Amino acid sequence: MKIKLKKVTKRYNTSAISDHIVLKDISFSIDDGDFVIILGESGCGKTTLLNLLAGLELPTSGKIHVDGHQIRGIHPSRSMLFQQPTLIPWLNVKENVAYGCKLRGDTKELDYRVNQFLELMGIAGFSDAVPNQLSLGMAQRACLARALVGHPEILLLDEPFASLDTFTQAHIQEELVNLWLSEQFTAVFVTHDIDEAIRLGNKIILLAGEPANIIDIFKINTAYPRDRNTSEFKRIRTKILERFKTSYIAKRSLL
Ligand SMILES: Nc1ncnc2c1ncn2[C@@H]1O[C@H](COP(=O)(O)OP(=O)(O)OP(=O)(O)O)[C@@H](O)[C@H]1O
Repeated sequence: MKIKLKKVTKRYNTSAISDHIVLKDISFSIDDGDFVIILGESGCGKTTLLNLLAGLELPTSGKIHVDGHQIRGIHPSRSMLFQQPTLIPWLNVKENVAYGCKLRGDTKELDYRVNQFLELMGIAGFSDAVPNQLSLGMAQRACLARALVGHPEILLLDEPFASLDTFTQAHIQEELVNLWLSEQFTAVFVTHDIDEAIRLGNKIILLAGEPANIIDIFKINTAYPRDRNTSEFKRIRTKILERFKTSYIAKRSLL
């Protein structure tokens, strides 16, 4: 699915006398099957942008189209994974994973699909466990299974691995890339971690400024898995850091 943003601005009415413009005139496009990273410092507006793509919020001005259709709200073709696991505490893992599909009446071979994704995420042995019996990593794997079981065409991920330990993070990042390669959905992944961005994305969108705008887009074509100790990885990291530094200096000189 092709996503196109045209001059998207998001403004919040924070007080009677002033508005807070978070994003201003953002334009870019995402191709079908892209793994796009939205990279920027904390508070720059990444989640706001993802919420607009999900249809959880609407732009103040500008338009977002998915395959030519303007986003006017949420849609099952777009699934979202949040920073913290969001499982329903009184349902077991299997029931949690099936929940959204059941609500929508998407029940064809649902048991089979649920088991398939639990297997893929390595938590099939915990299908009858309830969320408080799971580690954080297992709970986030269950959420990923739930996000994918309806075969969405677009998966939106809001810093989903930020609270996981380094080892679990590395495993689950690799699993996500493998799922993306096999399931062929379009991914939009928000992070402030440059290494995570380079490890996962084929396109990295750098967001900076107040209000935020795109300062650069990097395309990465190197094969997966990507080793952070290679010279190519380090070269991309340096270029991204330099780009953020230039933007920061330019912003300060305007103050
Ligand atoms: N509903 C809202 N009403 C008012 N201001 C908001 C609202 N949602 C977000 N903001 C503001 O928009 C700005 C960007 O927030 P956002 O959560 O999008 O940033 P972020 O880059 O995702 O941050 P983080 O990496 O810390 O999650 C912040 O200043 C935040 O306070």
